[in-house]
Amino acid sequence: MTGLGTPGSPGVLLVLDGWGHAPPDRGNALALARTPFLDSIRATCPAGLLQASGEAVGLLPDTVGNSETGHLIIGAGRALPYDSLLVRQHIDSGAMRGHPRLNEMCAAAASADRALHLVGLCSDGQIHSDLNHLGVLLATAAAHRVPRVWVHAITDGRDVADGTAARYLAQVERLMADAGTGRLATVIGRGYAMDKSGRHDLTEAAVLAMADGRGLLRHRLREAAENPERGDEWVPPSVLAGTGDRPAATMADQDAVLFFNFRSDRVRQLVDGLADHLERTGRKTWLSSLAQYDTRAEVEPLTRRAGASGGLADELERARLLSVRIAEREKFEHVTYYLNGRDPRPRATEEHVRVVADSAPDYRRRPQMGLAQVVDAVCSAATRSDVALVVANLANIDVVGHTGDLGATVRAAEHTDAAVRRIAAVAGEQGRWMLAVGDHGNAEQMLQRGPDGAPLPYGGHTTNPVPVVVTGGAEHIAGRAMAEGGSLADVAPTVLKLLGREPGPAMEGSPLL
Ligand SMILES: O=C(O)[C@H](O)COP(=O)(O)O
Ligand SMILES: [Mn+2]
Ligand SMILES: [Mn+2]
Repeated sequence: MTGLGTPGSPGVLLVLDGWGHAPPDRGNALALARTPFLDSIRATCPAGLLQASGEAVGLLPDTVGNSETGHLIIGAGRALPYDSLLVRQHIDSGAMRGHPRLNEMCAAAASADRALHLVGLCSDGQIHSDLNHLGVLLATAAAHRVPRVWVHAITDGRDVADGTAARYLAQVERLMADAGTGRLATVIGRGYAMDKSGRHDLTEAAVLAMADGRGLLRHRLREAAENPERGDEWVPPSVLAGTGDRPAATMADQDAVLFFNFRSDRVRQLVDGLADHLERTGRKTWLSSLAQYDTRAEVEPLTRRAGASGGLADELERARLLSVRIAEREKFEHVTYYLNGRDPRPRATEEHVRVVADSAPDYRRRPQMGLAQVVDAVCSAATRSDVALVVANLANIDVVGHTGDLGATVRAAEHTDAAVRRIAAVAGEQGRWMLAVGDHGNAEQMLQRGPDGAPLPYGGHTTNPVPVVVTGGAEHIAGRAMAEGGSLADVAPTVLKLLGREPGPAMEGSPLL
């Protein structure tokens, strides 16, 4: 390895996705799991807890962390204002309602007697969207007297407890009543409308419902809102009936379509699919989004994202230190694109390994996912002398946690424990330090109180802090206690210090050791 200051040594950065910390409890899968290795290193090596939610990581107060923010902040070494926070600031300052593009869109729809379609996830999960944003958009449309405002509601059940879709749709109806405009046009589960795995058949079903009114025709909202067999996530693409058996709405030439998710990753396949379909069928529409998306289609954002340069990837590149990034398909973008500050530029100082384990996974039955392949890739990169830093995401705890299945998540945590043990052993043999950290909480809290106070299974994220632990490393560092009160913004400065380098000038976090 070249370019090292002293003292420092090569290392391994492991992100244990969804590894949060909370007191033992019957819904805490991580406390219920047998994780002897993680328990022992947390007890004997420098270890602590980091803030991974809310203001500490650039989110709104008391907002759960998520994988995008988590990896962005781990990479940036500072708390970047996340897209949801920027949207909220634009709303609070009045800039959103005065936004020229939004106003132009509404004014054009009003003067040409065209419809405005508002498309997005209807919940208050705060990961992909916030229903209050929809309220502001409805009010703006009402102020412009847009003649027809249609809401295409995507049901959640993943970032919020399952079985709550009907309640959120009732909230949408209240928002429309308060604004004095808007009607529901379609109701579609996020499994269809927000697929990001390349299942274009799912996206297509959502697109046909939204654009053409082709789907399960429903005369009552209640029929569309409930899906006891497969849950809110998989509400089939449903089209609400207008007069007779015709769909209430379709997307027509010159209509405006505004997507109100603020997070791009799970809406981009839909946006591109819808844009292609509308173009293919000769409909010119105005496409716009609340925040900036990574789409092929040209979609004008009402809010631009914060710059994130000067993070770990830039510092490694500047020092000509090679890193290998390894993750399963589900988290591959997180250890590459997001960790690099959403900068897609290929770098000569990086190699990427994308593990594809299973094309049709049932995570409850395969909680080990492709972990064995991830571990093999990590261990093989860790034995290379040209590699300064191996970065890997172990996805199991989060991905299995999202199923809401406590038993499966316990097993996912046990597989993760064994994986970290193997990686730490190889890292140790190779003279590498290993830093393991969660990116946000999830599996440590798998029950949530429902409206009647009874606990419901919950597969979403949490506001809990995340563990961090360092094994190995230069003698003077390894023996030290970890600083308290840190956040994910301290991870990159710590990694650089362990590598024998200073934090980057743009970083605001501090080394934890
Ligand atoms: O998109 C998802 O899978 C969840 O809504 C959030 O999970 P993530 O932030 O871990 O991707
Ligand atoms: Mn995550
Ligand atoms: Mn997650």
